[in-house]
Amino acid sequence: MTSHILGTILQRKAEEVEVRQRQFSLATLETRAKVADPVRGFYQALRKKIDAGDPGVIAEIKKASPSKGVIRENFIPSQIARSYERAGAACLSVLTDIDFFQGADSHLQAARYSCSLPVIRKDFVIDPYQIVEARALGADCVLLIVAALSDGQLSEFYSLARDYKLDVLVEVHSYAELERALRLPGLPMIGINNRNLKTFQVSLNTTLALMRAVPKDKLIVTESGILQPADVMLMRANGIHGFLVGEAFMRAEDPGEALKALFYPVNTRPTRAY
Ligand SMILES: O=C(O)c1ccccc1NCC(=O)[C@H](O)[C@H](O)COP(=O)(O)O
Repeated sequence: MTSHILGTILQRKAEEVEVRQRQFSLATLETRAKVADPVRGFYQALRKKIDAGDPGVIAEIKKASPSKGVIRENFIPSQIARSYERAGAACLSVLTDIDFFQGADSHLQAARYSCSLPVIRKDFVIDPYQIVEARALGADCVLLIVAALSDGQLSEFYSLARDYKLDVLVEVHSYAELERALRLPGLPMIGINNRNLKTFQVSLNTTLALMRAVPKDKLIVTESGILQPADVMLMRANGIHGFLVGEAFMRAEDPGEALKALFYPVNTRPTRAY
């Protein structure tokens, strides 16, 4: 399945989850999840923006990545979250993976509790434990990466997340993965990641190609490599209004201002179909 960076990440993740399970039992997390803050409605927040004619922006909080190394030195998740909220983001995405993204659970909590936006826990889910953990931490949504999971795991984790009232962003990179994702019952949204995990190359054509095989009732989120207003216009002209953006914001001094500059530049409108 995985002869590239994802394979390395998943191997390490299995070790990490094993250690966590020794520190806090599943029963402890289940108790915490039961008393966690009510979920904020991740999908609904995106839908609302898009139905109002605005882009549905999931603004990412990440310090580093395998492809880019350290992206942001001045990294204060609570400040970044507030800046995104002021700028009109629909939702937040917070990396919690430690070893490859320099993330932390505390980043998610600091971000979520300093604003009113719903938050996706951006991590590599390989065990049901992590879904209960996400809910216990206060996440509103989890990411399921199809390339990381068997069909059985995908279906089991999806329904467990729904049982915990979490929204799920199911992420695909190819037609084969999309086909598998679309077998999930009642799936409302699908993330198409433009980053090739073997080469790290990003191509927006991945979204433009795969979107044609996605039923019209699904909300598509294009992920990775959205860097300039022309990228946003290209997507919107092709009917894609959900965006997950990290690097373009994280490199800016004020991430919220960068969000406004990317999504609301002066005098720009979607112009042509691809
Ligand atoms: O970004 C990476 O290097 C990476 C490597 C392996 C697995 C996932 C990876 N990125 C996670 C993401 O999907 C991005 O953080 C997200 O889509 C935002 O992308 P960008 O706007 O290009 O920062």
